[in-house]
Amino acid sequence: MRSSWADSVANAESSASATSAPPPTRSSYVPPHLRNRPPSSDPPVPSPSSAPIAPAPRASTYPGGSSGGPRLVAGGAPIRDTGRPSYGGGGWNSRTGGWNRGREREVNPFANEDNNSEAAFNDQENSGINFDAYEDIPIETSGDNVPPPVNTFAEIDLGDALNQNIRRCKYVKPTPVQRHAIPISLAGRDLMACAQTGSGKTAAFCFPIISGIMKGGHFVQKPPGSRTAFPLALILSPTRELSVQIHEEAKKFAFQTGVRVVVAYGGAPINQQFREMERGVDILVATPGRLVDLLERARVSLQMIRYLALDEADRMLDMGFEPQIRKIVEQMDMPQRGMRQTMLFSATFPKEIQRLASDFLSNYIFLAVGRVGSSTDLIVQRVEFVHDSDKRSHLMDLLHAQRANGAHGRQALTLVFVETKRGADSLENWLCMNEFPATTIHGDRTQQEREMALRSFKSGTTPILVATDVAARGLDIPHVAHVVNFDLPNDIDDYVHRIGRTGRAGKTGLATAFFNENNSSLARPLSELMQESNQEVPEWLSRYAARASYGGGGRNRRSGGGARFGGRDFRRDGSYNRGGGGDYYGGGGGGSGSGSGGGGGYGTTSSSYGGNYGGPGVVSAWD
Ligand SMILES: Nc1ncnc2c1ncn2[C@@H]1O[C@H](COP(=O)(O)OP(=O)(O)OP(=O)(O)O)[C@@H](O)[C@H]1O
Repeated sequence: MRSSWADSVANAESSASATSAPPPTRSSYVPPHLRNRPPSSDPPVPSPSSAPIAPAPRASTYPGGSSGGPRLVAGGAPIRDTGRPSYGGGGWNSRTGGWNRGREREVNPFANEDNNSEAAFNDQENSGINFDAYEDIPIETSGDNVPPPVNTFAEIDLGDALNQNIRRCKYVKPTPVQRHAIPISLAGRDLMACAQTGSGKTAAFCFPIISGIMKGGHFVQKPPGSRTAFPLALILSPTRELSVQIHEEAKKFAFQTGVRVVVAYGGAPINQQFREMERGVDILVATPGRLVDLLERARVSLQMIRYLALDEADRMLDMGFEPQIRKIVEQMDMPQRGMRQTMLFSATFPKEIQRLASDFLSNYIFLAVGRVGSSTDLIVQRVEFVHDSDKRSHLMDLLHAQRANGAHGRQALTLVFVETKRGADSLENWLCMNEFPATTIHGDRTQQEREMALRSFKSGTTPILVATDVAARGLDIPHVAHVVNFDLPNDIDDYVHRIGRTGRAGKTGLATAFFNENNSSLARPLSELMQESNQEVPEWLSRYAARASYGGGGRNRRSGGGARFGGRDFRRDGSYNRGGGGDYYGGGGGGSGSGSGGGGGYGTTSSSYGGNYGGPGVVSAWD
């Protein structure tokens, strides 16, 4: 009998902690700029006067950069030169090395793990763990010279400190997306990666960034008195809560590596974020709106960026965010593509967005774990026909049933998605009045309220969270057992992300959707998605779907032309090589288009994509 990944996590917990080395003490700490160098050959850290603020980034102008010779991956193996400078130098940071060197002590992010709330949930978790489901998942890679995947973390030398943190996180072996994406990124390649919700994409982009910074060479002091931060890596995400979460994860991965991670997002006091950045920042995690603000105030410069990661990349490049992202990536001082390493990750990647994204990438590798936009079959999906007027009582029935089944009277966490902010408030009130403790998260709440709501939900104090799409992407809340689509979204990709808040990291989950005539345009993609993930499709939904096939598709990618198992990497589509004339997004830009045929795409509609999120230039309420 094969044991699942998550089972092995649990089993290995004790052995990992038994075998793990004691945490490095301050006296044994070696900052990144001194690692892997014989002491005698250490170049002196340039003084501020000998290190002018970097001009437009070119290989030769990077401090410590070298343009020749084979580069080394983190493990020390020579890799093919990608044409990107091998920098060697670090950012203009307010320190000369690991950030423990100053007065500040690094807080142990593992010490704060909330054991109490963990214990409170133990009874109901880990039922039906099935991480082996990921083992058989089809994987597609395309692009030139794709580096081979690894099977274990031990095969990649990420560095002792990072390995120690991987053990502390109880990650026993890499997930499929990690197995493929980490070697690709360590080889210095740009990457567009699509993998199912809850499958470990965060670590897949964080590990290579942290490892690369640890081993990348020496840091250069920024000019005295300068208040501008010069991060080496930028991770952008669409929501404040997701940025906070990525920051928390990255801090764990970077603990005692000397790599400092800072977060900046809207709705939180900017002065505090200034202070954090003044202490030094290697990796900046940010929402686009706040980052633009920081750039305009010259508090951040992107001159030294070596790594750019876009989480939820398709969301970041649709029309709500695209102008801001273009501004950040193309119109400020960030090194151009090819001079930085760019990684795009999401569980969904419509072809139109792939095309747009290729503007940011250079000779990239496309990686799809499972079919692009598919949902994990760890999530049991149910669709029920419910008229709008019956939705509340139907929800009440579900919650009563769930309460009856709850372990020791504790209700499993339930996330209820609604369409509008007002609808969220009103449903929350109604639930509370009916003795179902609920809270809500949406764009009209203050950031403090949003964070409180999330904390209260995560801890189980308020086991029902009513949310708009602000909570649809990326949030990793371990004990969400049930996602209810009280109002279905218009777009199937949004549905995929919403239900992906359950059934994460190998655990099973349940997703219930209330469907009625208003959702007819979703019938076909929904029934196809359900079939793909081996779910039972109700007869009535198939009838709706059949009707929709005759009536034209709308924007949903599965509805445009029978492309259920169709194209993945848009470069494999014939249309990619046709020059892109008349393309809504202005033609697919560079990249290494290779191959042709296959495909069958999303039926590129010229006008509809992104319509859900407001017109160009609209600053999303998500940020
Ligand atoms: N190798 C691993 N071993 C065990 N657990 C892991 C591993 N990698 C990630 N995880 C855990 O899996 C969970 C999901 O990871 P993560 O949030 O990165 O998923 P994701 O793919 O980014 O999901 P989404 O598409 O919803 O953003 C997290 O709790 C994370 O700690």
